[in-house]
Amino acid sequence: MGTDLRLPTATIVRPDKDRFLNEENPFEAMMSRFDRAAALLDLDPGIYQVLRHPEKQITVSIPVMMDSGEVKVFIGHRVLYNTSRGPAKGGIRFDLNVNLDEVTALAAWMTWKCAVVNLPFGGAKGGVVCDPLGMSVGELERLTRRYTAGIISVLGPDSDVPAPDVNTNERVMAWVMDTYSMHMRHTVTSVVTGKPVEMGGSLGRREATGRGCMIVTMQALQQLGMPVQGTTVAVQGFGNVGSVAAQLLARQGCKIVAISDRTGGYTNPTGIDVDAAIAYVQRHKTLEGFAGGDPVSNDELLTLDVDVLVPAALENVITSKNAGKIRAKIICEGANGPTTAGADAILDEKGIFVIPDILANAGGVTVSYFEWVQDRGGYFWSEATVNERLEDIMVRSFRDVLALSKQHRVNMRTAAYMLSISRVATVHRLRGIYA
Ligand SMILES: NC(=O)C1=CN([C@@H]2O[C@H](COP(=O)(O)OP(=O)(O)OC[C@H]3O[C@@H](n4cnc5c(N)ncnc54)[C@H](O)[C@@H]3O)[C@@H](O)[C@H]2O)C=CC1
Ligand SMILES: O=C(O)CCC(=O)C(=O)O
Repeated sequence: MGTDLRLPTATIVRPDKDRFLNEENPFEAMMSRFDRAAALLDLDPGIYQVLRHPEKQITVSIPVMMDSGEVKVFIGHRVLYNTSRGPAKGGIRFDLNVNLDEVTALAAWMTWKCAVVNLPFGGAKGGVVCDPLGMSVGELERLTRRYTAGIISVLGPDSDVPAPDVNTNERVMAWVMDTYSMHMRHTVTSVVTGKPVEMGGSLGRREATGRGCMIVTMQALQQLGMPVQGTTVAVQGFGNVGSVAAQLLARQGCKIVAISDRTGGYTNPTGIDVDAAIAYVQRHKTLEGFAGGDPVSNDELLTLDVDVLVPAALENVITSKNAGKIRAKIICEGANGPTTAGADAILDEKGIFVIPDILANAGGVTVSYFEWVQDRGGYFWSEATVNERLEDIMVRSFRDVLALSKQHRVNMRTAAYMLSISRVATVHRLRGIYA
């Protein structure tokens, strides 16, 4: 029998284009904050123009043979927003809502985030439009390898270093690293971070984003003169960031009164057993059916009467429509872009202390930086050293942003943008590449 040359059926997986309208367009949300900070900094008009535009946007078609034999073509993006301070750095997400505007906004946020915590990195982000929960491990591996091959011209320890984000994890990073290494003909561990520890990953990276959220929340409580013991916390999103933030805040003495994931939430005024919830998710994949609290919707969770709210899922959950109903005194933005620009002024009027995403969730990229340093040096640190150095950077960055917010009488978000934009602009000026 000869080779079967018939083409399998093919479909294209397209993003949900109507999801981001006006207030919910993440690139516009990023830009309106950028413009405000740029005006306050009286930013040079040339540098202003440079920083409003991404350096490079790549879109690739990714044909994947599904287990059924059907070929599906997925769309993937990688955006390098700015590399003036060092190699581009930022995660890869797999999600049906991925689109180029979102990836560009996330890449810009990575640029500001790395600069807020003063890492020698620029900013990037990647995404593939897919529903990873509906795909087999084999399909995900083939998708990851083909996507990596598609963007390989920009990848490299000195040019662009991915990491995990929504719906990607250590295993996906291992496939990226292996695909890149096969093309280079030798093992290159430092091309990605958030890898398994057995192959050059850093101890503490998996917990780092949630740990960073805990550290800055402790700083905010101290700043506002609020006691830690018994502080009530609601956490939206129970993945890498939300579950660890909840666990570490509980260990500090806070009472986690609500948690949620994509399947819904649970509330318990006497405190949720976070370790039991994590064990439940390890067994069942989601919180659905968790018996440790009464059901609460994701919308209701945001407006609960708590001291601290940690949105740690997706963008645009706090908008001009619900910001007025938020009762928390502190919002620690574990997710990227959970608050729209329209909601900022309402939260300000209510006197809510917002720890902005580019500061609050910078613990992840900080330990990614440590991982990259360890891989390049070939010498690995203890978890205690990683956590101690992370704490130093997070506390120092929180205090830098707070000092600037007091000096200019602006909120923490504007201060964080001012600090990061001024750092990026300084390097542009020194390098002279905008002239
Ligand atoms: N993983 C990391 O190191 C970092 C992640 N982030 C950001 O943190 C956020 C969460 O990321 P990860 O925890 O890594 O992702 P993940 O994929 O591990 O977890 C996401 C969680 O959000 C839940 N979720 C999804 N849709 C939801 C919805 N509509 N309502 C409520 N919950 C929903 C999921 O069920 C899951 O529990 C994202 O915005 C990501 O960009 C920011 C910095 C670093
Ligand atoms: O660890 C990294 O390099 C980046 C993680 C990330 O995607 C983020 O901070 O949003």
